[in-house]
Parts: sequence; structure tokens; C-alpha cells
Amino acid sequence: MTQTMQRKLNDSVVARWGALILIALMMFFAYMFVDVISPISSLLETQRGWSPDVYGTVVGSEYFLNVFVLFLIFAGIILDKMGVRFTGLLSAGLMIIGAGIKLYGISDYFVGGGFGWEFFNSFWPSMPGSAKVACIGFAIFGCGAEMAGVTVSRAIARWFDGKEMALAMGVEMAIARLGVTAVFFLSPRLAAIAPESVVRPVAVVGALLCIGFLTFLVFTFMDRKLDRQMGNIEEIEEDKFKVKDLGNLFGSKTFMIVAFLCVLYYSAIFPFQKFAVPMLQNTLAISSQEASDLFAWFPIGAMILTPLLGAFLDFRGKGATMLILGAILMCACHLTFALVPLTKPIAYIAIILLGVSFSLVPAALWPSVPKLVDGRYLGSGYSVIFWIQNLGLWAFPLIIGKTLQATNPGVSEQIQAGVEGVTYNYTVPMLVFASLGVLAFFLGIWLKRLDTKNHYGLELPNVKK
Ligand SMILES: C[C@H](N)C(=O)N[C@@H](CCCCN)C(=O)O
Repeated sequence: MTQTMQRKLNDSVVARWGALILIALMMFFAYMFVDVISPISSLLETQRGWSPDVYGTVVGSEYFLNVFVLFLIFAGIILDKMGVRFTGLLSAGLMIIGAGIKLYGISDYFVGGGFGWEFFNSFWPSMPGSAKVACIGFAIFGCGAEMAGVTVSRAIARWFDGKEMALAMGVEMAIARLGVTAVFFLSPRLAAIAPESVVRPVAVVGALLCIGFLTFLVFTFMDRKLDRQMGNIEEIEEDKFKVKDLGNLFGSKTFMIVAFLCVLYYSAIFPFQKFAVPMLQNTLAISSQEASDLFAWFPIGAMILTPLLGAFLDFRGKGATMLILGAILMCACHLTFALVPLTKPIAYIAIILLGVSFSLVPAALWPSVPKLVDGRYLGSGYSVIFWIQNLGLWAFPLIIGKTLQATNPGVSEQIQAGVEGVTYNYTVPMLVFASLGVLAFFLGIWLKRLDTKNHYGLELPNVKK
């Protein structure tokens, strides 16, 4: 390897943080779209006939192609072979196409008997045609969103190698959380403008995805320049990804523990995010807007703390310990929702503490991956973790939707028939989420033990002095 003293673009603080903001903006809009219907699920039940079971199927569909068509695995291979610029633009394009199809599915034109309505209502009668088309759109969107997540992590790992990498990943996630906060605030308000409609929020946030495409396009010019500079000092041939590297990933015990910890933890977070507003609405007997505003504190907490904890990891380390603490907190919060008679102050405290947990785990987990995986196939490393994680993100909305319906017989039928004052009881679904925290905690302990024994450096700082 030929070493030169050439100063690269990512050696400039302004350039590397500028690049980070550009790619994070794409994720900001992506995360807005991911949760655009979460605060309006009750309205979808009355306007489109989506029971909790149907709603769970739609929100889980985001991950269907990633998991069952192995799209995420291909995404990692595409990323390692084609690079971040091509893969990022492809992801942004897929997100826009998927969002357009989802919008069509719930549109008044389609449900009023538009093109395809008859066909999509001719099979699987328990699933409305609008939900089926929304599933197709959301599954395509999900391919783009998850591929973008992997691409962004890969890009940050390269731009911030040996620098403030965990802080940068923390800032990127904080910007994504800001997107979630914004959509929990915006979506119910957009829907409430007369005439009340579930279509408006999806249309507005879908259009915002185009801005994300443009910001990533600008980033590609910067990345091309960095690539040219790095080409001078790196052995390109050495960097080629080989399919057998996937075997190394699946064969690594530590890597698989991280992947399983990830699926257990995130399955109790993102699927919960889809059910949190109706859970708070039903349990506290408040409006969906009030519940949505309360829940918005969850991503706000995570947004403030994730970069700070990222910086802590950069300079102090303690990654494995942070994962364990995050799992304990998550479990305690879900048990509170399940078992403690809920009042607004208790709900606020639990939501904020859940936000703290959601800072500890992501801030520690993602920057730890480059410590376990060779940079040559880091893209595939992130993809495999995302793939395993997506299995949980697909399954748990379904499991929770079905559990909710099964433990509340007849409630959905009464709500759709317009009966007033009927509510769901969320105890069992919340216990399911809490149990995932217990398992994640034990995996965290195991990971820390292995780290002590094998010296992976998970407890060590990232910044090299
Ligand atoms: C849902 C997605 N697969 C995911 O895991 N997102 C993480 C962040 C991933 C790494 C950042 N580019 C999250 O905490 O949002």
C-alpha cells in the first residue's frame, strides 16, 4: 500500500460534517415517511376499515421484500460492489416509487373504484384493497429505506474513519429522530384539516422524499472527490467484496450476537412506535393528537441524547455496557405501560426514559460494527444485521396486531360500526414488547463477556489519540 501525505476532503471538519448533513437529510425525510400513518391509525380504521390486524400487516410490509426476497442481502452486495453513490441514489429512487404506490392505494380515487380496485378486492377479503396496494408500495419503499440506512452507515464509516465516527452516526440518527418527531406532530394536524383525510399527510411527506433525493445527489459529488483522493493511497483490488465473505459474517459468534441483540431490541422499539399512539389514546382516554404530542417526546429524548452518547463512546468507550443499560431501561418502560395504572405524568416519564434507552443502544450498537467486521465487507455486515433485524420489524407489528385483536374480541367490529366509548386493552401486547427487552439484556451480558475475553475493543473509545 502506497502512503502519501495528501490531505483528503474528509480531513476538513466543514467538508465531512457538511457531507453528513446532506446524507442525514435523506434519512430525515425517509423516517418521516416510515411513520407517517402511525399517528392516524384510528382514522384509517374509520375511513378505510383497517382493523389492528390489517394495520399491523401494512406497517410490517415495509420489511417484507427485504426479508423474504433477501433484498437487503443483495443491497449489501450492491453496496460493496457499486459503492455508496449508486446505491444511495437507487435507494432514494425506490423510496419515491414506493411512496407513490402507497399514496395511490389509500387515495380517494382508488377506494372510490379507481384502476385496480376491483382486482385488489377480489381476493383475501379480510384485507381491504387499499391495504393491499399500500402494502406493495410500502414494501418497495422499505427496500429503498433500508438500503439507504446501510448505505449511510457505510458512508459515515468511510468519511469518519479514525475520527468522531460514533458522534457522526449519533448526529445522523438524531436528525432521523427529528423526522419522526416532526411527523408525529405534523401528520395528525394535516389529516385534521377539513375535510378530515388520511391521504393528505401521506401526499405531503411523500413529496418531501424528493428533497432527500436531491440532497443525496449533492453528496455524491463530494464523495466522488474523496474517492479520487483515496484512490491515490488505497489498494483498490484488495477492497473487492467476495460472496464467501457472507459466510464469515454468519459464522462469527460475536457478530451474530450483535445481530440478534439488534433484532430483539429494535423489535420492541419500531413496532411499538406504530402502536404507541393508539395505546396511549386508549389507555389514557385522550385524543389521537394529544397522544401523538405525548409520544413525540420519545424521539425528542433520543434526538438530544444519541449524539452526546456517541461522543461519550468516541472518547470514553463502554459500548457493551451501554447496550445492557439500554435493554434494562426499555424493558422497565414497557412493563410500566403493561402493568402500572397509567396516568399522564407516568406516561411522560416512561416515554422519556424509553427515549434515553433508544439513545443508549443505537449510539453504541452501530459504531461497534466496524470493530467486528473487516472494512472491505462492512456494507454487507450492516446489511446482514439489517436483514435479521427486518425479520423482527416485519413479524412484530403482525404479532402485536393479532395479539391486540385476539385479546380484545369484538372491539374492532364495534369501532367500525361507530359504537362510542369502546377501547382496546394493551396489557398483553406490552408484555410481549417487555419480554424482548429481557432477552436483549442477556445477549448484552454475553457480548460483554466475550469482549472481555477476546478483546474486540467494544468497551474502548473510537478516537485514536
Ligand atoms: C430500521 C433501520 N434498519 C435501523 O436499524 N435504523 C437505525 C439506524 C441504523 C444506522 C444508521 N444509519 C435507527 O436507530 O434508526
